[in-house]
Amino acid sequence: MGGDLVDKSCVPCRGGIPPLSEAQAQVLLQQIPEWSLGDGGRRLSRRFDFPDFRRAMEFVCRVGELAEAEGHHPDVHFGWGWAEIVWYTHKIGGLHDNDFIMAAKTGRLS
Ligand SMILES: C[C@H](O)[C@H](O)[C@H]1CNC2=NC(N)=NC(=O)C2=N1
Repeated sequence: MGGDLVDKSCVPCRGGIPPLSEAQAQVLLQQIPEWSLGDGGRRLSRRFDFPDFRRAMEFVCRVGELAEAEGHHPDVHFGWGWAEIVWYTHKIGGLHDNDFIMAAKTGRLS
């Protein structure tokens, strides 16, 4: 996938294709090095820190609005001063280019 991830948009993924291999995911990860692969290359996650609960909550709301706009949705965990965003594509049980696009866009919202 060439070009900047943040300039791309999600393409509809209706399943029926294999997820990215861990090796393919490692290559894409070089474009968003703040993120980590988990679950054998099937999840993309990052923890964000904030000075208080409200700032974390407002970040989560911005991520939620981005998700609705792009039609691709993360798992979100958050508490006082922190939020963890986890991207994967449910329909294929692993990672798709969409998850890397969304991770790059998420990073610009913090
Ligand atoms: C039709 C629409 O693309 C799907 O229902 C979407 C919605 N958001 C989604 N988000 C994520 N993370 N994975 C999916 O498979 C998914 N499916």
